[in-house]
Amino acid sequence: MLEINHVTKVFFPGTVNEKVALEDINLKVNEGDVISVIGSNGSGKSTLFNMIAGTFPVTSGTIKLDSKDITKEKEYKRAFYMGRIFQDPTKGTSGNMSIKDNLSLSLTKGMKGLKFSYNNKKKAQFEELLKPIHLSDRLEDNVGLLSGGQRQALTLIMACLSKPRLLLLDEHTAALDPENARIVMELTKQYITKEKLTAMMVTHNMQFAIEFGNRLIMMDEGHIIMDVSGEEKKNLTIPILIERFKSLSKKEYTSDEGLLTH
Ligand SMILES: Nc1ncnc2c1ncn2[C@@H]1O[C@H](COP(=O)(O)OP(=O)(O)OP(=O)(O)O)[C@@H](O)[C@H]1O
Repeated sequence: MLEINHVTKVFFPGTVNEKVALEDINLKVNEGDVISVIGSNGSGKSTLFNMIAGTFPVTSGTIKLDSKDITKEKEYKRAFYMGRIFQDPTKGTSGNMSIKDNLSLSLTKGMKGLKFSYNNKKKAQFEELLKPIHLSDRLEDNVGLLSGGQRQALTLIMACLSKPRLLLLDEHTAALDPENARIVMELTKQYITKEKLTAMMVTHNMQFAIEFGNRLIMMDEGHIIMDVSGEEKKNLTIPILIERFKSLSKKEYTSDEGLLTH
């Protein structure tokens, strides 16, 4: 469904600050793929997401979604059919609006002018959605009152509610304490399965990367150096990942921390 062909991204080309963040990336994401994206700091993970989401233009190469060339399509247009959740829990929701209004907004995403009416049926639907995160009785509360974990869980529900063609999770549990990170991670897996979404998740948490999805890609210095799925993915362990990283990484000296740290 997503095809990335020969994508290169160079920041500040032709200057002393020139930085090749992605070099000739080729990646085919299949319908229903759920992919962990790992790699050391500065390896290009966020830049890859920024290219897919249209945050920055590619330097060269093409990106197609469902066979349509979206390489030059603006970010706000891609946002109608792509969901993205960031590390910062305040980014995906409006803090000065109620939980109810935030949820209503995500339901109308992509409806283009169609009127949304909030009624008892919608209220019951929202309460049901909020049950797993224990917020059913707080529909009228402002989102700004929620904790980081609650807010990120709400962002996740909202992103899944709009049924994106592709969901991009950009270290979405990194700012949470371990317990909330685990809760949000479990919800993420549940919603992706329930809504049959195609998703990619950047993480520095190797355990989450191993447990998440059917496929894992590893990046290093702007390249995809490993792409595993199926049985090979199922059999991954943290020591195997670190060993593969050490043998595949271009860096002369590569420590475990290179892959694991934030
Ligand atoms: N807007 C930008 N302007 C200039 N250079 C950038 C920009 N964004 C990223 N880079 C550079 O591109 C390279 C890749 O960065 P990127 O943020 O994609 O890495 P990452 O794998 O997401 O790292 P991290 O795990 O630390 O978040 C880095 O050298 C970074 O400094």
